[in-house]
Amino acid sequence: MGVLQLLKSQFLCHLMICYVFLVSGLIINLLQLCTLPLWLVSKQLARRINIRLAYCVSSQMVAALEWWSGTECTLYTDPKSYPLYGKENAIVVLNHSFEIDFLCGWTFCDRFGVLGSSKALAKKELAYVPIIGWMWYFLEIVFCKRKWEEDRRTVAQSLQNLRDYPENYWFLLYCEGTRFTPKKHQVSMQVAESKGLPKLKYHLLPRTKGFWVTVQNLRGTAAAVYDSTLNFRNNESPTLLGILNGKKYHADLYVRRIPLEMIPEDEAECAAWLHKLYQEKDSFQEHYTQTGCFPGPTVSPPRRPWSLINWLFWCCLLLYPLGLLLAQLFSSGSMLTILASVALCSAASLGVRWMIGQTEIDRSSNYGNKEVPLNKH
Ligand SMILES: CC/C=C\C/C=C\C/C=C\C/C=C\C/C=C\C/C=C\CCC(=O)SCCNC(=O)CCNC(=O)[C@H](O)C(C)(C)COP(=O)(O)OP(=O)(O)OC[C@H]1O[C@@H](n2cnc3c(N)ncnc32)[C@H](O)[C@@H]1OP(=O)(O)O
Ligand SMILES: CCCCCCCCCCCCCCCCCC(=O)OC[C@@H](O)COP(=O)(O)O
Repeated sequence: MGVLQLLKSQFLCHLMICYVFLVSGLIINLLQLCTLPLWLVSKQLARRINIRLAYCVSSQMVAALEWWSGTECTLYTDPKSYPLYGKENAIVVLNHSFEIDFLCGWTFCDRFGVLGSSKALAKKELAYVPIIGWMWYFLEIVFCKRKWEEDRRTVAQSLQNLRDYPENYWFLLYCEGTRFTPKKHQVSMQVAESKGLPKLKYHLLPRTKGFWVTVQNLRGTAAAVYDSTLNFRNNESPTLLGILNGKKYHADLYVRRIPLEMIPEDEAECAAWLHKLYQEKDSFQEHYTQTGCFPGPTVSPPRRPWSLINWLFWCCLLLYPLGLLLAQLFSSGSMLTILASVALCSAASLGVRWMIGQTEIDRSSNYGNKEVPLNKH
């Protein structure tokens, strides 16, 4: 193990990274709060400011992936579609099987210049995660309770609000609705069987209502659906803790651009279209398992320096005063102050550990775990 790699695995380094993320994130949340009165005067200006503020937070995680861990990302896509990426609004359909799939998504967003503005249909629980969840509120991320009766109206309304968004965005949909586990796969394949649908080997059965409502409400605003299938080389299952430890992964993303006009308007036809799409995605994953790559030409869109520059800026701004504070603390010799500071640091690192826990599949929700009575279908 080289010196740099040894350094990256040190707990002290992780503490400093988390400290910078936590303090800068809370400062950004506070600044976002200050933009509230501006919404009343100029909604579009408030949105543009929030896009840039959000970039300061999410790009830190992108920098950790790209520059700290050195993870590489290869894009498999049609060269004719490539120039359009980042130049139009799009709905992204991505498989939900990895703990850092959202982060790989963010990396591609950054490389095509839409990181600050990008959105998702996210479960409501994520809105309460400090920093990221609070930041999403100002970005107009669409939250759902995963209870269709309650979601149908609120989700449609939130999507309508995005129709006059001032900058290009990608709207991410994990149609499976939850992360892949063997148990959830088994349950969802029972549902597939009861609906007479072919079984999927690598995906859970997609939930179709969120996709339909998104396509319908963004018609005329989004130009295309980007069907995206992600996998990692060497059968790896990357984690956020792995990234913090500086572990390098290699992500492969296969993207097909499908013009929105090609998607049926009728709900049942749209659902059938999505099921067919997932059958195709399953065959791409099978191809990847057999050959170690996706079909078609590849390109590696270069990482941009902005995420690193932003990260270094926050490190300089926040680590210097921390150093001064620590020096003062120890020179004061007050045991009580030292103990209080240690307690505060421990609480903060537990908080960050809890946030990282939100990404861990072992702590995944029970959604999609329950056996569905077969006669329901
Ligand atoms: C060039 C580069 C291109 C791309 C780069 C890639 C990516 C970058 C893009 C953007 C990045 C931007 C941001 C990313 C950042 C962060 C993202 C982070 C978080 C988001 C993650 C989440 O929170 S995922 C969870 C929330 N989202 C969803 O759930 C979406 C999918 N769900 C739906 O659409 C649902 O329909 C619903 C949520 C709208 C409603 O849920 P409900 O449970 O009420 O669903 P349904 O009505 O659908 O359920 C009943 C129907 O489902 C059938 N059923 C029952 N059991 C199952 C089962 N186990 N599996 C499947 N289906 C089941 C049941 O039979 C009913 O069927 P019907 O026929 O009656 O519909
Ligand atoms: C600079 C680097 C700093 C790193 C340290 C700080 C880490 C803070 C991490 C906060 C991450 C919180 C955002 C998580 C987004 C996770 C998206 C996701 O994968 O959600 C799961 C849902 O889709 C489905 O949930 P389940 O039903 O599977 O349950």
